[in-house]
Amino acid sequence: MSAQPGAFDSQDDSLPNPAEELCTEDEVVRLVHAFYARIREDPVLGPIFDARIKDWDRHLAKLVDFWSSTLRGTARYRGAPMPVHAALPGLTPCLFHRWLALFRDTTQALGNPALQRRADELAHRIAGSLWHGYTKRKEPGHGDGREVHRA
Ligand code: HEM
Repeated sequence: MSAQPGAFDSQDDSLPNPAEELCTEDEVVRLVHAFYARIREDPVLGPIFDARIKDWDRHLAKLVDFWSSTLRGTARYRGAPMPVHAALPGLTPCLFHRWLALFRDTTQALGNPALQRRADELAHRIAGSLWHGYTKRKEPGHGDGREVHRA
């Protein structure tokens, strides 16, 4: 992890190596836009996002940078997802599983099996890490951060 606490480092050795040949930038855009279209329609997750995100175009552009960095290694994303998620009230393993299920549905529909595998694995691992950080910040002594991995 990077020196900045809670910062996300897409070159983290524990994550699969990003590769530009894995997918095109256009596929990243399609993934992100299709995923958040599903999120916004979801009766459980949709309201959580709508309560926080005032400018969807900006959010989508940021998430395209995030996934372009993690999947293709473009290093455009410079944010810190950990503190952002730590500030969200009421996150649970159940919500993370719902998020991941929508994500998997989206990657499956893209028709690029290599991209699908890599994106699903990354999402699963980052979700586990976000949940782990969340339990440490919000509820010390409760949860060991592995609930997202176990189910
Ligand atoms: C229960 C699951 C999740 C929920 C409810 C959730 C919700 C949110 C919300 C509401 C924001 C916008 C916060 C704001 O701008 O104030 C956000 C930002 C973000 N989320 Fe999530 N998220 C979840 C899981 C994930 C996962 C698994 C990933 C990555 C694989 C992820 C990646 C990001 C990134 C990169 C941002 C932008 C952070 C920044 O501002 O730089 N999220 N999320």
